[in-house]
Amino acid sequence: MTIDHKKDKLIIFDTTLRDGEQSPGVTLTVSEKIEIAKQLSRLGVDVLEAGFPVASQGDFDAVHRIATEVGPLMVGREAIGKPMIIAGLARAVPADIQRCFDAISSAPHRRIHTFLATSDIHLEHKLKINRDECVARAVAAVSFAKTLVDDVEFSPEDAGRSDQDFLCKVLSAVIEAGATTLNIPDTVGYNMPEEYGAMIKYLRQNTKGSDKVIWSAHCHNDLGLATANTLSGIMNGIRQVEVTINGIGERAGNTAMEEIVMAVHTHPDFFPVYHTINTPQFFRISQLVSSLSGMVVQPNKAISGIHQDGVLKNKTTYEIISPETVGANTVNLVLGKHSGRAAFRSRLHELGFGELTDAEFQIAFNSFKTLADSKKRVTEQDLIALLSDQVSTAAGEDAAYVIKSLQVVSGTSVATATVELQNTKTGEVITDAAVGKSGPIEAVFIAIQRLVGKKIRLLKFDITAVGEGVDALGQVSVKVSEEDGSAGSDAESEEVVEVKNDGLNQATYHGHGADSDIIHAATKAYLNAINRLVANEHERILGERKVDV
Ligand SMILES: CC(=O)SCCNC(=O)CCNC(=O)[C@H](O)C(C)(C)COP(=O)(O)OP(=O)(O)OC[C@H]1O[C@@H](n2cnc3c(N)ncnc32)[C@H](O)[C@@H]1OP(=O)(O)O
Ligand SMILES: CC(C)C(=O)C(=O)O
Repeated sequence: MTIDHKKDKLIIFDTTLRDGEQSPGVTLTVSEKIEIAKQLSRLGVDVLEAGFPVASQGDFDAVHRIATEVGPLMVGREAIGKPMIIAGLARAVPADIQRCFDAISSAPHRRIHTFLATSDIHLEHKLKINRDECVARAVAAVSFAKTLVDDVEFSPEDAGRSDQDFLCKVLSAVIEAGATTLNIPDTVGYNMPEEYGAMIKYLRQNTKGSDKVIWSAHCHNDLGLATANTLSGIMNGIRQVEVTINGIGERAGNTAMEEIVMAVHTHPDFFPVYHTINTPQFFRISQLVSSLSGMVVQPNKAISGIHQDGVLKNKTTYEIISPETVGANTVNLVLGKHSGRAAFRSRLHELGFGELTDAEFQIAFNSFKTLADSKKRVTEQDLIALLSDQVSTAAGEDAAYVIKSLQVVSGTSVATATVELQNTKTGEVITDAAVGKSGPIEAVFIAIQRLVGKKIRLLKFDITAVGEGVDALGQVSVKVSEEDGSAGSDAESEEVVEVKNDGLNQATYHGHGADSDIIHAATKAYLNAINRLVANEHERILGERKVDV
C-alpha cells in the first residue's frame, strides 16, 4: 500500500457482486456473495456495490445481509480507518430507490446508486422519453434518494454514446439535486482511450458544480480497452473507478480491479493518485471469485496470471511485479496431515473464511484431513478450492439434493454409474444407475438427470488441476440449462444433451466442485448447478404465488 498524501486517493468501487454477476451464467448464492464481500473488505475496497435489490428477493436478501454482516467489518482496513461503503443499484424509479434503501439501511456507511440512460438510442428505443423528460426523471430520482441517504451516486447509462452537451445538462441538474458521485459509464465498451479521457475532461469543465463531486469511471471491455479507458479517465480527473475482480461482467466484462490498482502501483510517478488496496490479497480473491463464479481465469491474464517462477535467476530481468506483491507466492504455504485445528483455523482466517460456525469448521476440517491423507502438501490453492466448494454446497438453504454415494465402473468399453441422492426437504434417498457410452462422467450425469426428473443441457464443462502432481485436486466447473418443457417430467433421457450455442437468452446455471477424484468433482459440480436451477424454480414459483395473492 502506497499512501502519498500529496496526491488524491483513488476510490475503489467494486461491482463484482452486481455487474460481475450479470456475466452470462453466473449466479451466486447469498452465502457465496457474503464470502466474496468479506474478502473484498479485507482487500481494502472502499465502496462495495452489493447488488440490485429490486431485481429479485435473492438480490435483496444478499444486499441486506452484506449491509448487516459485512458492512461494519474492520479486519484488514486499519490503514483505511473505516468500513466499506455498501452501495445498491436502483433504476430512476421511486420503488427501486426505496427497495435499495431498505436493503442497505443497516450498513454504517451506505450509498444509493441510481442510473438513467442519456444516449438518444436508449431514450428513443428503451425508455421512450425525450431529453427534457430524462432530465426531470434523473433529478426526481436523485432528489428522492437524497431524502433517504446523504451519499447518492448518479450514472448516465450509455454516457459513452451520449451527446456531451446534453450530458452536461443532466449532470449539472443532478449535482444541484444532491448527487455526490457522478459515474460516467461506457456501457457498451465503445470508446477509445483518448476519446474517453477527453470526454471526462470536457464534462468536468462544462458541468456546473463539477468540483463539488467525485467523478467516477465505469468501462466495459468489448474492445479490450476497459483498463486503458479507465486509466485515461484517471489522467483526466477520475477519482473513483468501478471495477470487478478478474474483470468479470456483462458480455466481455468490466474493468479488472487488479489491472487498475497494479498500474497505479507500478507507476507512482505517472498517475496523480494513490490507492489503499492490500495488493497481496489479490491472488486469493481472484481464485475465490473464479471458483465461485465458474469463470475460469485464463492462465496468462494480466496480474491474476502471475505465478511464482523459480526458474529465473534474476527476476527483475523479466518481472515488473513480484509474485509477493499480488500474493501469488503464498501458493506454497503448506499444511500436512499432522497440522492441527489451531493451524488450520489460523490459515482459514488468513484466507477470509474465518467466520465459519463450529459445524461448518468441523466439515472443513474433515475435508482437509481427508485430502491431507491422499496428498502430502495441502496448499492454499487447495484450501480455497475446498472451502469455495463447501460455501456453495453446504448452504442447506440452496441445496435441494445432496450426494449420498457414488460408484462408477469404467474401462475401455461403456462405463456405468450408480448414484444415490438425498432429497434434503423430504429426507428420501433415491438411487439410479446409468450407462455412459463416452465414459463415467456421462453415466453419472444421465443417472442424476433421471433422479431429479429433469432434462438438462450441458453448455460448458471445464476441468482444471489445482496445483501440480498426480495428487492435485481436480476442480470442475459446469454450465447447464433446462431443456424446454422438461420441468416435472420423468426426463427419460438416455444421453447428456450437449449444445453448441452459448446459452444466451436461456436461464443458465453454473456449478463447481473440487475433489481429488475428478469424477466425484464433476458429480458435485453438476449437482451444484442443478441445485441452483431448482432453487431458482422455487423462487419463481413463490414470486408467482405472491403476485396471485
Ligand atoms: C447496463 C447495466 O448494467 S444496468 C443494470 C442492468 N441490470 C439488470 O437489468 C438486471 C436484470 N434486470 C431485471 O432483473 C429486470 O429488468 C428488473 C427486475 C430490473 C425489472 O423488471 P421488469 O419490471 O419486469 O421490467 P423489464 O425488464 O421488462 O423492463 C424494464 C423497464 O424499466 C425501464 N428502465 C430501464 N432502465 C431504467 C432506468 N434506469 N430508470 C427507469 N426506468 C428504466 C425500461 O424502460 C422498462 O420500462 P417499460 O416496462 O415501461 O418498457
Ligand atoms: C448501471 C451502470 C453503471 C452500468 O452498469 C453500465 O452502464 O454499464
